[in-house]
Amino acid sequence: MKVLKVDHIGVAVKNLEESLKFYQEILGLELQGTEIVEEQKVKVAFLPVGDSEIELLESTDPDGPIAKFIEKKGAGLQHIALRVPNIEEAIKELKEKGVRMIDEKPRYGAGGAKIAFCHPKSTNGVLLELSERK
Ligand SMILES: C[C@@H](C(=O)O)C(=O)SCCNC(=O)CCNC(=O)[C@H](O)C(C)(C)COP(=O)(O)OP(=O)(O)OC[C@H]1O[C@@H](n2cnc3c(N)ncnc32)[C@H](O)[C@@H]1OP(=O)(O)O
Ligand SMILES: [Co+2]
Repeated sequence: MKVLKVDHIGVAVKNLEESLKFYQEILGLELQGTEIVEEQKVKVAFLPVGDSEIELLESTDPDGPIAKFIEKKGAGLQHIALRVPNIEEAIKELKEKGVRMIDEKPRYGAGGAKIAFCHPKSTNGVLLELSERK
């Protein structure tokens, strides 16, 4: 298994515009862009921090994973994404090692990255996203 870096940290927010004020005006981070990822029922905003990014996620649907997360746990840290060089190989290897994958095949996330989530029950309580980007 090879992990290249922390790709991004995913933060569930109730209101993207409101939350951006803190990250931009108070922390002084720059907004790289926003995007809707239909498949995940989210609107995302990316703010680079060094070689990684903070990903703010607002739900676009009451049945989406971010809406459910906020309902159960409140707004806050929702996932950590690790960059891998080859996501198909990483999924295969993790499955062989007994890790429960939410996605057994890659999906497409923000910026066209290939992504796959590992279940928090097999990662010591952290929802882990694998991400492969060109
Ligand atoms: C745009 C894209 C990108 O970067 O490009 C994204 O990031 S999209 C980011 C949003 N998309 C996703 O999150 C997709 C993957 N997520 C999922 O499939 C789901 O949210 C699950 C993680 C499977 C949780 O599903 P659901 O809420 O229905 O299950 P549940 O409430 O029964 O939770 C099962 C157990 O997992 C725990 N649990 C739930 N969400 C968690 C989280 N984010 N971090 C850590 N633990 C978590 C619950 O507390 C519970 O533990 P106990 O049983 O001990 O109480
Ligand atoms: Co993410």
